[in-house]
Amino acid sequence: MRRLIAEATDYLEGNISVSGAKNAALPIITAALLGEGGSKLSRIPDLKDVNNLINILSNLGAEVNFTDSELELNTDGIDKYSTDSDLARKMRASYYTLGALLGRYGQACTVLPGGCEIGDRPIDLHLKGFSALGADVELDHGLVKLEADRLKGTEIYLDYPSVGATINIMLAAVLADGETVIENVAREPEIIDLANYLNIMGAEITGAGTDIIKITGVNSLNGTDYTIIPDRIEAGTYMMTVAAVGGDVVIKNVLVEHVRPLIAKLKEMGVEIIEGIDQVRVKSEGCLSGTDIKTMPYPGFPTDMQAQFMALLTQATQENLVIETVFERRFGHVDELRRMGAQIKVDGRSAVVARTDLEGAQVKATDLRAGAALIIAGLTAGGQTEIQNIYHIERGYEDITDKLKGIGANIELVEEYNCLS
Ligand SMILES: CC(=O)N[C@H]1[C@@H](OP(=O)(O)OP(=O)(O)OC[C@H]2O[C@@H](n3ccc(=O)[nH]c3=O)[C@H](O)[C@@H]2O)O[C@H](CO)[C@@H](O)[C@@H]1O
Ligand SMILES: C=C(OP(=O)(O)O)C(=O)O
Repeated sequence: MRRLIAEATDYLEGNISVSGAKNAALPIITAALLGEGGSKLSRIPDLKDVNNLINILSNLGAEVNFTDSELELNTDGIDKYSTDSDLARKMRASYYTLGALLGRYGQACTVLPGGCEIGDRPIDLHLKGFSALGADVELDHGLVKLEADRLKGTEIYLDYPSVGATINIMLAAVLADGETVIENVAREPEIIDLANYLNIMGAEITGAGTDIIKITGVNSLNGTDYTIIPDRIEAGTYMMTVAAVGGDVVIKNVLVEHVRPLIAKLKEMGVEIIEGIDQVRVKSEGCLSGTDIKTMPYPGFPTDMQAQFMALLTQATQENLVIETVFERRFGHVDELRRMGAQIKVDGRSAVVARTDLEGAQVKATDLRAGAALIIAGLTAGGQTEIQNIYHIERGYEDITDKLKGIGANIELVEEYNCLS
């Protein structure tokens, strides 16, 4: 089995570069299905989720070529509208094929998705949107089947600003007849990135980044070249790593406005942040004041940074409060941090984190960001930490081991493991 071995690290320094955003790449790659001809997408990260999605699109009949962060797609050969279930179950974003295939071909079928096990993660708001646009929606033995002769623009209110539902409805509506107004939508930067790509393809979308998106359906879209935004969650993960371990590191390829909530919190803790045009410099001596966090939809503190921040809080003075409002079961990392000596009291969606000198242990990643939290903890803990189930981490972090080693982290990827040692 493959494992990560992290050991106590005194100081991090140098430069670390952020890759393209996982949560922008996945909807934009899927959106290419909507365009006639080819698209060339740049800054695409080499992640398990991205490669799975590319294989899903290839199985549908698309031509794909992915090398050196450049993905060339041609969707004119699409002749299937039902995704490979084994691949689709391995990730959350495979369900974006529903909106894109329904939008362009009037039919779509995929298995209920996988992804991080951080709650029930229903898709009722997605299905509400498809139905409102005129699609017949069928749930049959774990398969979602959609059909529509012609989608018709309408007004849709989202009970919760769901990122996935916002994206899926956008993908379905861009080729529908007439205008679609989606209210109470997600405002994440990845939504804006998708809207920008679709508009360059010929779509007519306004309001992305606000809580109301308006889409005027068009007859067709054309593939185009596009470079996706950098990954704000990856950037934040490295910022928190430097804050926890101590160091002086420049994190490159960062859109500072995308990590404002984290910058505010790190400054409250006494971390020095120097903002650049497309980078942030993080300086920390490792002695940190405490602060509390409450996760919220963008522009609030991101739920995808909660686990990593909890690991950071074990290094901060006093007891600090973490409230997770977005997902109902996103504390999988707590038990693993406790194996390292962390003092964390959980009550429902709240956790109180005390300052602790962590000790290395054998731990398991329970989900993508929990795995990142264990890396941060392992680099601050005394002794050696062995992190298992690292496939979770590889869903969302490109080359994380080499990138962290490049700034002085004591971390190794162990391909083989002798269970007797
Ligand atoms: C591939 C991708 O982009 N994943 C991100 C996306 O996940 P995802 O799109 O799944 O997250 P959502 O924003 O949809 O989920 C937020 C909340 O809405 C609820 N909900 C969602 C859909 C629905 O139909 N009904 C419903 O009740 C969920 O249970 C959850 O409690 O946004 C999350 C919140 O920023 C991030 O943590 C994920 O990294
Ligand atoms: C929850 C996450 O991803 P996904 O929605 O793909 O499971 C994440 O990126 O933190």
